[in-house]
Amino acid sequence: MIFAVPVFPGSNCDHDMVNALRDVLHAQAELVPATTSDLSTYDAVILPGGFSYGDYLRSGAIARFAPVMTAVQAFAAAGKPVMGICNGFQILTEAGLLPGALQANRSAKFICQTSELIVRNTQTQFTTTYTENQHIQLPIAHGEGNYYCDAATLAELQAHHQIVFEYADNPNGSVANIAGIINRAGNVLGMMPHPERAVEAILGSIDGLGLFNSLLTNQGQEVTHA
Ligand SMILES: NC(=O)CC[C@H](N)C(=O)O
Repeated sequence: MIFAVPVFPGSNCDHDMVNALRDVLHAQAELVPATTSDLSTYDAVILPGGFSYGDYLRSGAIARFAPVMTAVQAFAAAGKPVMGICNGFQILTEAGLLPGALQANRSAKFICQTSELIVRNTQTQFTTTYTENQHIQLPIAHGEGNYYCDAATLAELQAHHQIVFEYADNPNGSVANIAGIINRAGNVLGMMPHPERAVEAILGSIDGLGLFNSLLTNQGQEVTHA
């Protein structure tokens, strides 16, 4: 399977993502420019973290208009897997591929730290290698990670088990401790923490591997780094 990692002006976690996919997981991965309008040769798309278009207006608000996002919309509509990490999550909500929005952190400060998460749904193609309610450690690094949705949307998310990751300590003020959600169809996942920064012991945690290994396993690929 071949991963596409779109690069927007201001992306800064794109190379970390490709490093995790290629060098750690031995998967095929390519950086694709935001001007790309065809993703049909790829099997999965991961929107990386960063400050696309300088986070002007709101994080992800301009990136959603990049040509590659039209292709991501079609890719997602075809049922193929899409993951958005941090700024990628922000772009997915701005694009309407996931519900809710990411607001400024409750502290109004940029937060860069390790965060403890609880895996709440292991029945998604991105999380089958975790155990239900497993506590994992992943880095967070964001100024606008405070997930918000209205009460009706939250009830929908809860009813359909779309809350995949919760913060144990809610560092940013997110509604219902939400750190990551999945769409109703189960093929679009967004999360603020960075699994690509937790794939080697030297990085302090390997708890991010589970996301990539789950996806690779569920796509019928051999996992080389468990
Ligand atoms: N690491 C990132 O992707 C940063 C996310 C985002 N631009 C923010 O600060 O909220």
